[in-house]
Amino acid sequence: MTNSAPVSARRDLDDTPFLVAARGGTPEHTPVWFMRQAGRSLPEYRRVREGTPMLQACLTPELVCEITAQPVRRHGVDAAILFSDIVLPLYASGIGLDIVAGTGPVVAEPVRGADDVDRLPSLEPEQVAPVAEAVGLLTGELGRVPLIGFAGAPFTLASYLVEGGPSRNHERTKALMHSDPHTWHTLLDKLATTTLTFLRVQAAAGVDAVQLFDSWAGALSLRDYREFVQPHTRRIFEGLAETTGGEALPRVHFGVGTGELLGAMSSAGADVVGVDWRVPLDAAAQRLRESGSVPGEPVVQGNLDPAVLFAGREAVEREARRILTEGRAAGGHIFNLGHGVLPDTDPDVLSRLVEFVHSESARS
Ligand SMILES: Cc1c2[nH]c(c1CCC(=O)O)Cc1[nH]c(c(CCC(=O)O)c1C)Cc1[nH]c(c(CCC(=O)O)c1C)Cc1[nH]c(c(C)c1CCC(=O)O)C2
Repeated sequence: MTNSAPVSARRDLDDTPFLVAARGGTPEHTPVWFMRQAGRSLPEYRRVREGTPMLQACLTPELVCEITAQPVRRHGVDAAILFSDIVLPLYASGIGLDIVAGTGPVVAEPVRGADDVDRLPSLEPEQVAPVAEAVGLLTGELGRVPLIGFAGAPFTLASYLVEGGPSRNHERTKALMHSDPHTWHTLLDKLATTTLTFLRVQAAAGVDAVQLFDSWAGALSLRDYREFVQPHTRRIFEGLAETTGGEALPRVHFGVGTGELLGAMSSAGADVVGVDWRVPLDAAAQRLRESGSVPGEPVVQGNLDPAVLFAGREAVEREARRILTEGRAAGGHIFNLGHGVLPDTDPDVLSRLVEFVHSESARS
């Protein structure tokens, strides 16, 4: 497969609620899916994953297909998200890392200086061929449910590589950024190339939309985000638009605690901006309008606090109704959580929430 392989997105899904909303249209109901919907909150996930390490599972097409489809079958969500991980392309390219249960990604030899950056391998499309194969299986398995591909954005990937694992303060990452901007930009340029290669493979294999996770970008000031991160993220979004040509795949951009960065993340090239629970969607839409980053009305995704799912039916429905109301202030709304499903979440609460969002938002 080459980077310029033709895109096989399924055009017959253009009228599905998720794709209509992502393109700024008016869907028959507000579409809903959940970040981390495929994973530990589902007993059927734990059963099929038993005995298979996370990253190995991500490179086993039949397993990826099954795990990706599980939440669609169980909850009736309006989109599937590929079962994978943001560090998968780094692992596939040959970087020594593992995902440790209860901790997250752990890197064997953290990247701390110019020599380490020079040694970083690049990703060849063949190295993630099993992911392309999984996408191919899924386009058959999912029927009329769109498949969202994804990747991690350069800042969040850099944080794992530089810190060596999850970090609260990202101090080594920020130290590199401010003390050695040249090395920093070289690192982010390499990571952007890897991310773009990974997303192009997914696009060519048939995903219907992509989400770029810059989960930890909210740790940055707007000034630092613009200078040290945004140009690299923009290159990914622009590169993807070139690959897919004509009507590009909808591109979603998400981070946690990014209330101050929403306009900048949008103007990096996203069609849909993910919002965590800290900023109401009407305020988020207003910030996006004021930033001048979108030509038309902004489309937002979010933003129920995942912890509210533990608060009982009444609270979940009250909060969901508020979010649907606030979402109407935007040009489009895709219902989601403000971050991923927490592992102890009762799956039945998610299924009921999907039903509730659909019935509350149905247009007659
Ligand atoms: C930061 C980040 C990571 N991975 C991801 C992000 C960005 C999204 C976010 O902000 O949450 C993205 C991701 N990771 C996973 C998905 C699958 C699709 C989905 O359902 O959303 C997605 C979209 C599966 C996974 N990725 C991981 C699991 C759990 C592994 C397991 O089940 O053994 C799953 C289902 C592992 C992982 N991978 C990572 C973490 C922090 C963890 C959790 C570690 C732990 O607490 O055990 C890195």
